[in-house]
Amino acid sequence: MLTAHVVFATITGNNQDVADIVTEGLEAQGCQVQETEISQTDATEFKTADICVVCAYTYDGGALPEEGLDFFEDLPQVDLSHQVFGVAGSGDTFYGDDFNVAVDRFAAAFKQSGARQGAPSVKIDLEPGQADIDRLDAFAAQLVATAQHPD
Ligand SMILES: Cc1cc2nc3c(=O)[nH]c(=O)nc-3n(C[C@H](O)[C@H](O)[C@H](O)COP(=O)(O)O)c2cc1C
Repeated sequence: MLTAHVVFATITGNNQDVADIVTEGLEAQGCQVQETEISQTDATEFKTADICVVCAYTYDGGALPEEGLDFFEDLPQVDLSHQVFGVAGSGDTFYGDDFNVAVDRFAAAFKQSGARQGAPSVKIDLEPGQADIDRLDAFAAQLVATAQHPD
């Protein structure tokens, strides 16, 4: 059975909702999933999962979640060359070019760790609606499909 670890960063709950939807989507695909909050998680914990997911908000002018900075800085140093990764996030299109910048920065950090991208990143505007739930379910399914196939 494939295992997955979904890590989220949230202030007002949208990214926990995103993480919950991804977790349910992965479970529906038969994965055993652990979901944790970023400040309570060490990046090395990803080594024990097959599929690693980050769901994070973006703050002030494209900033990363402050409580996730240690995790973010550690992530590239962890050898995740046997893992598949995916990143999703809720931001706000009001912020224009800074929309969901944290999603791209986490994807870049995962690439430095040697992990294989299992599905394109998903960027959501504020609370996830039904169309977003459908996108996140497809994201979860694609992560599992990638993890089931060798490089
Ligand atoms: C002060 C402030 C700055 C923000 N800056 C950005 C930003 O640069 N880019 C972005 O996409 N969203 C930005 N947002 C929007 C949040 O990322 C968005 O509301 C998100 O859904 C919050 O996620 P959460 O409910 O998980 O905390 C900002 C929100 C606030 C309050």
